[in-house]
Amino acid sequence: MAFSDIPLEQKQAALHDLKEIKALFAARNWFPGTSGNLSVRVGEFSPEQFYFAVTASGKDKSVHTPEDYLFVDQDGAPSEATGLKPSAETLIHCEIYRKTGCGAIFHVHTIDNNLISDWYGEQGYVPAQGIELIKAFNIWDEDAAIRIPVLPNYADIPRIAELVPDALDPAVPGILLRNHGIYAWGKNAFEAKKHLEAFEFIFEYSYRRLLLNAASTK
Ligand SMILES: CSCCC(=O)C(=O)COP(=O)(O)O
Ligand SMILES: [Zn+2]
Repeated sequence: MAFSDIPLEQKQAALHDLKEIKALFAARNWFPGTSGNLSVRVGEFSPEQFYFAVTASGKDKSVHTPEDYLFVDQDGAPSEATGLKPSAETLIHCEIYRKTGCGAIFHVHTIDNNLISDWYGEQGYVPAQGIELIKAFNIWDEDAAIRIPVLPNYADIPRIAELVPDALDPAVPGILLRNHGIYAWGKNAFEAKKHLEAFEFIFEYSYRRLLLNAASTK
């Protein structure tokens, strides 16, 4: 399917979702210092060919402008003529789409996801067990345990992107970059938002749990 074959309404719906999510997350201070990026996929998916709308690089994500988003293909190349530059981290989105076929990916930097990804960075995953919000990932086992992958935060994004496919756990719709932030995804924007919120709850819980454990051993 060529990009021009994708119905205009689908493209407009993706941009509408991005605008709403961007405003909501900005209100939570989830885009400090122009950090973070968002994308929503459009059209049919095959691992060889897909398209998505992504935030333009380096923008203040707390304001709306006509130059906030552009469409790119499976390699992160713009699908239409534009002067906008896709997010510097677009290749990570490409790898997550290619591997999962998901419909939306949201990336935010928060204090909690930075601290927790650094604390557990050496072992390569953040453990989480018995936290109710794990059910947001459609994991309903009692006392369920998950591992949220943590990748090194190389300056060279293609070097990170090539690690993504092997790091992903099909049951866990998120991946951390150490001392950087989280990518969370879902079949659509609603689900990606739900997953991101659940991850952030788990990180804040884990951080506070570590503090309580440390306090109790004093
Ligand atoms: C200013 S934070 C460093 C870049 C980053 O990690 C990020 O999420 C934003 O980059 P983008 O190119 O998507 O604006
Ligand atoms: Zn980032």
